[in-house]
Amino acid sequence: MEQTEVMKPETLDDLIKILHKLFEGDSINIEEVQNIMESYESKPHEWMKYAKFDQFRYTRNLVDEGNGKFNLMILCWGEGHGSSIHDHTDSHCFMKLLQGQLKETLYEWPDRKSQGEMRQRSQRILQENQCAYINDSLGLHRVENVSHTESAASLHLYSPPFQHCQTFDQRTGHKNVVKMTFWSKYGERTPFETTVSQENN
Ligand SMILES: N[C@@H](CS(=O)O)C(=O)O
Ligand SMILES: [Fe+2]
Repeated sequence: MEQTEVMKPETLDDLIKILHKLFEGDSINIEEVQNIMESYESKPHEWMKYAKFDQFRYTRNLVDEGNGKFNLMILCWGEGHGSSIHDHTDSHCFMKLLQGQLKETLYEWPDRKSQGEMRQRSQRILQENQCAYINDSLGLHRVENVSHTESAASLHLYSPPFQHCQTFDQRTGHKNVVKMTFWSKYGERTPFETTVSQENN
């Protein structure tokens, strides 16, 4: 507890340095990471250079590759943008609200036998500076910016990093593997890919 207090990050760079330390070893303390991400008070001028929005869907903007241990990225959600129901490829997923609010809906993994509507487990609104956590053993989720007037931005940490996930059809539970791409890396727009890939957003 004491430690969390001492390590309160004053800036985003500070937070990144602390995260590098926390992920140095082989094991991580989920609560500690969550607390530290939550204790960073979002200051838009510190992350604005990464926050690149698209008109049509949420964007994923890489901030730091965490020495190969994690990927840290800022997701930018325009009004009404949302993700499909998805898993997190056996990784830890931390998600901190930098601006606005996001609705997170948790779903149960579909039964191999059942073909129907996916079962919703819970729903909550994540507030500015709050940090949520999910992994595959806790279930699946969908994230949405339901606001018609405000955009939202969230800071996501995935460990280990991953490039694919599974998305699920809410009506049938049928799944698809999709590739996840970056809209920008280190503040620079990623060149367009020549192959069109199916994405999560
Ligand atoms: N896990 C999603 C974002 S979210 O909806 O949690 C992604 O990395 O694109
Ligand atoms: Fe997610």
